[in-house]
Amino acid sequence: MGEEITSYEIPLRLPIIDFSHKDLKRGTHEWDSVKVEVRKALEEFGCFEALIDKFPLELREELHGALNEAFDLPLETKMLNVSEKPYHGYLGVHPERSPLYESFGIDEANVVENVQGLSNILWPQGSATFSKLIQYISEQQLGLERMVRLMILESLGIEEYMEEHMDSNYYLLKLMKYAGPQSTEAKLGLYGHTDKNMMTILYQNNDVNGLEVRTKNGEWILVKPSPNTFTVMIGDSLYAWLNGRLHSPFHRVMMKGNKARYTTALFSILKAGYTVKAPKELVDEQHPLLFKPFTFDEFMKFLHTEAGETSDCALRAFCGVKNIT
Ligand SMILES: O=C(O)CCC(=O)C(=O)O
Ligand SMILES: [Fe+2]
Repeated sequence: MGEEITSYEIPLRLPIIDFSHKDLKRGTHEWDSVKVEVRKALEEFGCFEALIDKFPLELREELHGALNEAFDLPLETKMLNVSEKPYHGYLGVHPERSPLYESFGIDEANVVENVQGLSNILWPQGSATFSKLIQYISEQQLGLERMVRLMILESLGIEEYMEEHMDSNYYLLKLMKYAGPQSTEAKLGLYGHTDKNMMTILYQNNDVNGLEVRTKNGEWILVKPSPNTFTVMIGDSLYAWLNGRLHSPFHRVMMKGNKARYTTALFSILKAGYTVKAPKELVDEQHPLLFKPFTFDEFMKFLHTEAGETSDCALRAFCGVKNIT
């Protein structure tokens, strides 16, 4: 008797990890079990969905409205959001590279005044609602980023580096809009890339999906966040610092239909001059050093060279690494 084999397609989904326990405190049983899941998900996918406390629906709608209003402002007003650092201010659509995408940036978003600063630039009297909402969401994202970071370090037995990590990072908050392409065929919202920073916490503000993450096997997963999940993702800097222990996933945004998509992303980035060098605890015979020590600024400069722009994996090209499994 032959065994009956049913073949069915298993829709791939990112792991969902529950961060909503009231007593998710260091040293508790809950913390330790979430930590194990985090490590597993980040080794395999480099990202996961974190279920957080219920996000009140009114807040979500208000935030959606506030973002809508901000992106509807005249281009001259939006362009007042400037920064000395490249890519940290307003970025308008790029006709070839990203015709649907535009974003605002708030540098050092962990400083309350900086979040309020953007609303004062955009509206003559500022907008208390906008600042309150952006402030709220970025605080939630920041809290989660720090928790995940500590879990990662703890799970590798190197939590003593947490303070150094916190001292060497700053946070950039990006508010992003992807216009609906007015077509049923998927169009590129954001070109495929790996994040170059340490870690990214994404919040999709409305129910328009579009983020796709490529697995190690080359399959694309469409991320379908719920109103109460943040997407956590590892960037190349942390990947290098961890000597390749966790994965930094290739991802892109594809858009369909006519509804715009809004996301709010918190990027933790290394401060200028800080050297990314894997700690001695993560380098041994079985795990030889994968990347030469580098500063984030050097890496960013390389990204803007021809070799950096054309390479599939800029980090490997930058560090002269041929093949990593
Ligand atoms: O909007 C998203 O979901 C992804 C954005 C992204 O990948 C990025 O800004 O690096
Ligand atoms: Fe990204």
